[in-house]
Amino acid sequence: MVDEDKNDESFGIEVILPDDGKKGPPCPHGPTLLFEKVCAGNKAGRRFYACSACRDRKECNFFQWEDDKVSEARRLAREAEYRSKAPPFSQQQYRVRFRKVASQDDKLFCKDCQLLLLSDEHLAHGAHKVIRVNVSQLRRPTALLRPLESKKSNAQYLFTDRSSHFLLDALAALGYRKVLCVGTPRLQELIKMRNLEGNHETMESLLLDIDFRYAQFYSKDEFCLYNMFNHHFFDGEASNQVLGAFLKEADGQKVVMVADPPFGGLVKPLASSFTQIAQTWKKLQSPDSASTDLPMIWTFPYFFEPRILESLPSLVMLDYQVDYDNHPMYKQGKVGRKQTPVRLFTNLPPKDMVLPKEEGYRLCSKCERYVCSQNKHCAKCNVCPSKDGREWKHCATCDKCMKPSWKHCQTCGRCALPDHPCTTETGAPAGCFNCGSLDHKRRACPQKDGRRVKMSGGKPGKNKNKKKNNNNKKKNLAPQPRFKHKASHRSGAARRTRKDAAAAQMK
Ligand SMILES: C[S@@+](CC[C@H](N)C(=O)[O-])C[C@H]1O[C@@H](n2cnc3c(N)ncnc32)[C@H](O)[C@@H]1O
Ligand SMILES: [Zn+2]
Ligand SMILES: [Zn+2]
Ligand SMILES: [Zn+2]
Ligand SMILES: [Zn+2]
Ligand SMILES: [Zn+2]
Ligand SMILES: [Zn+2]
Repeated sequence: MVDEDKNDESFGIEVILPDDGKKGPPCPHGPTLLFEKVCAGNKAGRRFYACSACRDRKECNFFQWEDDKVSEARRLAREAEYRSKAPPFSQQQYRVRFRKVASQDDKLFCKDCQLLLLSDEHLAHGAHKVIRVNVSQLRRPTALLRPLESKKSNAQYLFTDRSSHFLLDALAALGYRKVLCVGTPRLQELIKMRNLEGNHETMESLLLDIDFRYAQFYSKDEFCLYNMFNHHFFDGEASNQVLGAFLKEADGQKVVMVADPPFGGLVKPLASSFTQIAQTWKKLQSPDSASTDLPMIWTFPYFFEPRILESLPSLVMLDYQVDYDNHPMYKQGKVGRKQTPVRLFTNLPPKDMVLPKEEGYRLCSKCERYVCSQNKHCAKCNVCPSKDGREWKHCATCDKCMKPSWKHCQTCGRCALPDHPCTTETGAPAGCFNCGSLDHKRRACPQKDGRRVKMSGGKPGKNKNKKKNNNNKKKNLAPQPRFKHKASHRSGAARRTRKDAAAAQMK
């Protein structure tokens, strides 16, 4: 997969989802996606296929130009390679193993292999870290399994109790009794635990996730190995049937989907997969409910709002701040860059999603939705404008509410961060190309040695991505665009790293 946030107005890589639904050649993660390098002036570049799920070549290095002819021998060799990468056991085998382990006195789990062990397998894992587990640990696989934190594929960040209990309470209060958990293993786990406790209304759940380790803990009706970037079920038709049976609302049991994809993921393919799930749901409903859509909640960072709404316009972003146990930054209640940027996007009526009063959320009667404490209604814009949880200010010149850190710039004629590089109407740098000063042009720059100097965030003289790009060229791999933050590109200022750019979005 290719980074979406590397897209740039003048140079970037875009994913193409063919109207006819034509699938790309397979990699170990199912059909690959078609990408296109976009050049200045929207000139189409050469298209290529790459993995839908992994953005790190070390995890999946599939690459094929769209017009490449692949020989039969090469195709067969690829298939053999993929088979060797498949999970070590089938779902059925995992289930049999689980039952055996659960009935053993010594319930063992190999941390190195991330596998529950049968009693006669202990010796074979003698050199590994093997631990004893109890029945309640078997019910909490998200606590037992090591989270796969690779940012470039799994990004397995687990909900805090606060977030998972809030989600489940809110959905139960709205009458949902079946939760389709797409990439939300902790939610599935909580549903099962609550069912056992018996204090809550029983709920059903089905987990769709690419992490095959979960197959050890759940039956085939509770877990399907699934790739949410290409709507691919690794078990094919069998999983399709499981999904169909789950989505059918027998006895009036209402279904809701909750998805928490890896944050680096591409929005368009995700939206396409969720739409396909919604279409399957729709086909299974009675004709009188045919006008409604599958209720869904998609958790994702707030700065993806425009892209998500472009793909799924029926969704609305809620102010609720989703936080994670194992993410150092994404903690609720902090401010600025330390605050969690993850929000809920949903087609449920926002006024029905009651956000916790004790955390400061309140109902804005004008917007008819719950907002966070700092999100004050602006009479001029007639909305509660804040996206990031801070109090935004109305700019009379722009006639719009802006982030508190932004100031109106007379040169640019718009609001921006105070240390932004100014541009003219055409987007060209307004000041010095070298240091960004508005007092002189590059020719007269006092920085005589011609080296660019740091303007905001970027490290002068360093460009890690440029180096990476050269490497790619050398190996004739997929074109990787040099990452340029839009503002720094236009200004010609020192280029920023990806981390700087993400941080800038949150300023
Ligand atoms: C950000 S975590 C969400 C976990 C969730 N917050 C929870 O606590 O249950 C992303 C989840 O999506 C799964 N995942 C990552 N890539 C996936 C893919 N291509 N298809 C399906 N699931 C994927 C990961 O295994 C992980 O469970
Ligand atoms: Zn792949
Ligand atoms: Zn082992
Ligand atoms: Zn309001
Ligand atoms: Zn306003
Ligand atoms: Zn302004
Ligand atoms: Zn300016």
